[in-house]
Amino acid sequence: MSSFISASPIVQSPPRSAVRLTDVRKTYRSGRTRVTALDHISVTLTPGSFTAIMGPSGCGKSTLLHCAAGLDQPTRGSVWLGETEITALKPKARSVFRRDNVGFVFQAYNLMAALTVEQNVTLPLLLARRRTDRTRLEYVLAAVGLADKRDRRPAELSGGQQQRVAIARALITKPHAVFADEPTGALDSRSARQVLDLLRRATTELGQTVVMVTHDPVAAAHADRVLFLADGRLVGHMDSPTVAAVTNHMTHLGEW
Ligand SMILES: Nc1ncnc2c1ncn2[C@@H]1O[C@H](COP(=O)(O)OP(=O)(O)OP(=O)(O)O)[C@@H](O)[C@H]1O
Repeated sequence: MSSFISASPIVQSPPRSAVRLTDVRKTYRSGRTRVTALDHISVTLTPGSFTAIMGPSGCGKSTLLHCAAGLDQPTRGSVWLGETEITALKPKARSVFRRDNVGFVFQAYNLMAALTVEQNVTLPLLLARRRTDRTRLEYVLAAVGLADKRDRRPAELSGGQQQRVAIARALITKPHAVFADEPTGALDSRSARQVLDLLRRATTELGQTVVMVTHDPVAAAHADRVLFLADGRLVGHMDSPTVAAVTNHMTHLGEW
């Protein structure tokens, strides 16, 4: 895979925060009971940072990712992506904002089976009725190591290659932030490392902001910072994480 550096400039004059949550609370109704999935979540992620979110099963990681990305609306509190308060947008406007400004990478890749690699990568531009910047496309395809596979369909690719297509698709629009939910959950360790290196390089070489939910201390150790959640609350963070330090902290948090 080639370097991100040679092909595209770093984002200029970024806002002070890429993602900001202020006193976010999310409750779900489940029959007669109310589940508090998130409570008093306030966090600011700087542009170009790589943040992992960890915590025991059911602690609210996916809910936090979905609220931060505008896929779900908090019950209370505000979420900002760059200069836009997405919690103040009406559902339609939020969905358009998300389509044009947010990148997603899911465990299950979510590629369109009938489309080629290149068509999958440029799909967000098509949906946003934006012209494809060929330079950006070539550079993203080269960076994820798939320039020579641009005419293949997803079924003709390995899992790791499919996830790299999903990352290229997430980066093509130069989003405010890329949100990744267990992006390496279905991959072998070598493919997982390639995907994590890609996400890391998207931050260091492109200035992209990446937020990743993971259960895996090896994955989390690629981030600049790990946020630890328990029972819907932020209970700690770790800068410059190592596999051993994250494993140790998670063991103290309980089941995971
Ligand atoms: N749509 C929903 N309706 C009711 N409760 C929900 C809903 N979505 C999530 N929850 C509850 O909110 C809490 C947090 O769920 P969430 O999926 O965010 O946790 P998680 O940390 O991502 O879990 P896991 O690691 O197992 O994927 C859980 O108690 C869950 O049961």
